[in-house]
Amino acid sequence: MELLVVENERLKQELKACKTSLLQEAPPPACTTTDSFAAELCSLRILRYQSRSPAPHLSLSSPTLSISLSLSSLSVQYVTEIVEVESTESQQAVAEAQAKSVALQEQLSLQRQLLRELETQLHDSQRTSTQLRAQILVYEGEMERAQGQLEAEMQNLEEEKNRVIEEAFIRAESEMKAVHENLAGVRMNLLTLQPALRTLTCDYNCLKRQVQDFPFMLEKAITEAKQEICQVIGEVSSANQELLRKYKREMNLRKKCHNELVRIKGNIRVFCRVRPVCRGEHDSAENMVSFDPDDDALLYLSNKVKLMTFELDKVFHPQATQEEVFQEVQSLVTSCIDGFNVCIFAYGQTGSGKTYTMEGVAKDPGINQRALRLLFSEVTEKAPDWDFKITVSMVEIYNETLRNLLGDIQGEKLDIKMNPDGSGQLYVPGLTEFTVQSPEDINRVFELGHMNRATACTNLNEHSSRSHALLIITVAGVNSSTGHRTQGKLNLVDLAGSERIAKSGAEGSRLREAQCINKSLSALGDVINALRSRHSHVPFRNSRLTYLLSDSLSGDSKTLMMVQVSPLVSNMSESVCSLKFAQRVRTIELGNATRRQWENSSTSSSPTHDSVEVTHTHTHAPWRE
Ligand SMILES: Nc1ncnc2c1ncn2[C@@H]1O[C@H](COP(=O)(O)OP(=O)(O)OP(=O)(O)O)[C@@H](O)[C@H]1O
Repeated sequence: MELLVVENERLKQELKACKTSLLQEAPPPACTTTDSFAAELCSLRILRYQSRSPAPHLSLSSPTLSISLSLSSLSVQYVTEIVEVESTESQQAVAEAQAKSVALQEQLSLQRQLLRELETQLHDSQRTSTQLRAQILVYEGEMERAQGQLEAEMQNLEEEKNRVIEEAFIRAESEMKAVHENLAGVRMNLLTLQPALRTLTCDYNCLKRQVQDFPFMLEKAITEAKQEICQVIGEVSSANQELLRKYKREMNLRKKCHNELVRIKGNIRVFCRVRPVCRGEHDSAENMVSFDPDDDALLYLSNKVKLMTFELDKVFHPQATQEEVFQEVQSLVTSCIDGFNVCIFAYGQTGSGKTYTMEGVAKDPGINQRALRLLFSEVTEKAPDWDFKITVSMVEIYNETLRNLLGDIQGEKLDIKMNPDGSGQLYVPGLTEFTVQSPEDINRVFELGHMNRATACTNLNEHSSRSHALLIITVAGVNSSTGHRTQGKLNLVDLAGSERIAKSGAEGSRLREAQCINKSLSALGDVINALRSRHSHVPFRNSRLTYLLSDSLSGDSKTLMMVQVSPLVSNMSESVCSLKFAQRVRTIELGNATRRQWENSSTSSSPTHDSVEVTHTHTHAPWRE
């Protein structure tokens, strides 16, 4: 590219140097003076600058001179001829050159601006480069640090690896040792097992032979066994026949023996219960009553002078619970489901615990509630094979008068009559029979009975001491498949107090009460006596109590007398009296086994069977003496 540079500083300097050397070294042309030559030189203007030629050179011109300068070796060619200065072409060329120069100047200014921008950019780039270099230094620092850490980490890992390898090696060594030891043990075992293996192999072969032979042996054995079994079955069946025959004979014998036993022993049991000393009782009971540790049928009573021994069927000590007492009587209770008539009497002086044993207290009920609940649960269990109906009546006998306790009319008096149906059975017209269908009914019965008894008298405690309370439970059942019927009756009787009021000189109503109580208790003793002695006549009619219970005291019926005893010394004589009564009941000598009239009375309609009428006044009970 060819570029005309006019104002270039370097060129200016070179030109200045050229002019100076031209002035000093070149001789002015002949036609001019030194001064005008100098002036001529000063007016020289750069015409052209060639920078790309092999030797850069400068073309200068003035009106009179045309100079070409080689910039490396300055050589001057003198213009020897004066050229036409202001020719049209030159002026035109000058004009063109000036126009060109203007264009170039503009271009130059543009280039300069460009240059400035480029310089600015260069500055920016240099600044950026400086920043980048600083950043590179930071990065290099960080890289060095990271590399340091990496190296340390690698060092650690290397150490860890070595440690783990070492540990693994040690472990492997010890395991290897153990394996070696095991191996040695196994080798030893192997050595000892070899003979065993030989024996086993031998056994195996032997067994194998046996197994092969087994089916034949089995078949043979089965055939033999079959023959033997057939033979044994034959023998057993004939033995069975014989046994069955013997069993039937034994059963008949047993039944006969049982009947004989019942006939001899009677169905009357006597228990005794000694109540504890109650809170607030200051009387000393020490050593008055004692028990035999080896025989629960013995009871000892001692006063200052003598020791009395009583033998009964069972004695309950003061700590005996209601449950324990009930355990002993529950078989009697349930026997009425099988059609037996049962009587349980509580006998004893006032305050000896009769009501406690029969009724109990709310938290700990006595025989009455427990019996009814047991019967209810037993008959419920027997359903649907059996259809049972349990009915309950409650009566009291006060001054020989029978009162309905479950009726709507309070204190309603009842009478005992012969059933007009001709069955010979007694019945009580108007007696309320409450059918128990749920356990709740049981509670209702007792509540109602208790309420009626309490409202009919002014002092329940006194009243209950002087009247007999009877709970009569009838259990009637029908077997749904056979149609077989049973009917049993359970009479639970809380007797009036047995103390001898008459002896203490009671008068008026108290005397009458005492007479009535003595009469009925005496009649009860007489009936029991007659029953056990197999008397031909049993005096049921001598009291309301015995008359009402006649069907439950006769036949196969069972009777339990629970004699209650107070442990207090002050009650000693009454306790002795009660126990003597109990023992007498138990040890009545058996008379001739004659057929009892009442046995007929229950099946006959004749009212004359029980013919003894009460004709004398009972101020005292000789039977109890
Ligand atoms: N086994 C016993 N355990 C705890 N307390 C008893 C026991 N027997 C009786 N008692 C208590 O003794 C007291 C008298 O008992 P209970 O009323 O039953 O005598 P009772 O012979 O029925 O008298 P009554 O002839 O006047 O009716 C009552 O307070 C009763 O709670």
